[in-house]
Amino acid sequence: MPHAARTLTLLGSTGSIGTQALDVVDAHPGRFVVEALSAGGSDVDALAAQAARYGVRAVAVADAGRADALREALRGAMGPGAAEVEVLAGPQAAAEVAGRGSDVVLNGITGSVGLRPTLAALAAGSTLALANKESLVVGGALVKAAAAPGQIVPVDSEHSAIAQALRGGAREEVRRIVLTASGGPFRGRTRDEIRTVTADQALAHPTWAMGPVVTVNSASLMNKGLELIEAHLLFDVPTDDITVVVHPQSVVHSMVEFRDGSTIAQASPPDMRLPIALGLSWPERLDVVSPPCDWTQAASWTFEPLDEHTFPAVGLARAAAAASATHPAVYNAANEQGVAAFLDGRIGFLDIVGTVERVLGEHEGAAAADVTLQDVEETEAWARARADELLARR
Ligand SMILES: NC(=O)C1=CN([C@@H]2O[C@H](COP(=O)(O)OP(=O)(O)OC[C@H]3O[C@@H](n4cnc5c(N)ncnc54)[C@H](OP(=O)(O)O)[C@@H]3O)[C@@H](O)[C@H]2O)C=CC1
Ligand SMILES: CC(=O)[C@@H](O)[C@H](O)COP(=O)(O)O
Ligand SMILES: [Mn+2]
Repeated sequence: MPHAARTLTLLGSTGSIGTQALDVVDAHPGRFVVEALSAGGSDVDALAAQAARYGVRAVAVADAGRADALREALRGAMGPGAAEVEVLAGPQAAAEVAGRGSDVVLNGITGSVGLRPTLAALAAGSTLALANKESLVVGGALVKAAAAPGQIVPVDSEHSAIAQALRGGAREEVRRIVLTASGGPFRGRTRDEIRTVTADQALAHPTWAMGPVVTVNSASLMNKGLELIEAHLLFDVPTDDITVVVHPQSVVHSMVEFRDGSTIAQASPPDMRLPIALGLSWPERLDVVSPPCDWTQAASWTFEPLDEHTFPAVGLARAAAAASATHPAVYNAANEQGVAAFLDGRIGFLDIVGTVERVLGEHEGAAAADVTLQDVEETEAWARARADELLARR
């Protein structure tokens, strides 16, 4: 029986997740209708070309100053048809477009600026295919409270793996989540050896091609810290029952250990099109978009403990999750400032996590377990300002 096409809104459509989502759409003609796109505004020509190709009804850019350039690019790409495309612009444009709803809203924005779009998609009743882990980490209980059961479908590869391993099983049977980490480009090095690494070295991920922020986060293991909190929130598993293990091949994307000692792992070559496709079609699987493991070839999968001394970011995430409802927002905000400063060449690599640790240490934390959007945004503003002060002294 033919499937009804699902309508999609793609946030961050020009980025790594966004363009791979469009690859998935292309590979499945008739399965998806792209209704709306959103991006920051750094490449309006690419955004306009996407809008023309998929015949969308709305396009949003965060940078209001790029709205006219986007309209012009749309005219160039579509001719008179451009008049039919609504252009939304400004810091709230992504949330506005997400709030109009689609069957599925994919949040592929980078950073906690994705929080309002996440909340808007949930309020609209759309299924939220979530790549933007930062919005869940900083929003915490606020995002969980806004989501109906099953409304958030993880796209992050580890969390997609866990969701697949948990499918059909009872939560009481889960004893442990095993979150795999590639270890990044500096795996096996000492703290002294990574003190002077460059941005280019940090951006050379051994197994994944991704946007710059998540790539640097992988190198510092801040990505795994964010993912630990993400897993805790998505699957209601205490952080003490989440183990991070380094698996340099990035083929086993994570595992669930059950009470009887059985462990279920999800394996596939590192290619985000698989978890993206599953995020868009959940709970159904689509035909293969990315090649599976080739079992005719010899292969080795290795696992090793994380060097917590060289990479303290995961331990800091555990402490942040335990400290208060607003500590995770501080963890992320200070990191975002640190990554920007590192990529600008203003600080050293170790200063990123060092600054996160200092700002966390100065944060008192919310007294209540549940926080409001205003609490989160005020906490983030404080953490960013404090991180910037500390980073300026490095
Ligand atoms: N890439 C990957 O393989 C994976 C990514 N993720 C997560 O997915 C998210 C996206 O990552 P990735 O695709 O790599 O990042 P990219 O940097 O490649 O892309 C980010 C996208 O978000 C857009 N954007 C930035 N700011 C805004 C805004 N305010 N409103 C709307 N759009 C905005 C960018 O547009 P512009 O360039 O114009 O600013 C761009 O389209 C992150 O949270 C990341 O951690 C998770 C797992 C894997
Ligand atoms: C592909 C994906 O999900 C990334 O978040 C990935 O996890 C990065 O790799 P590591 O953080 O394990 O190095
Ligand atoms: Mn991941």
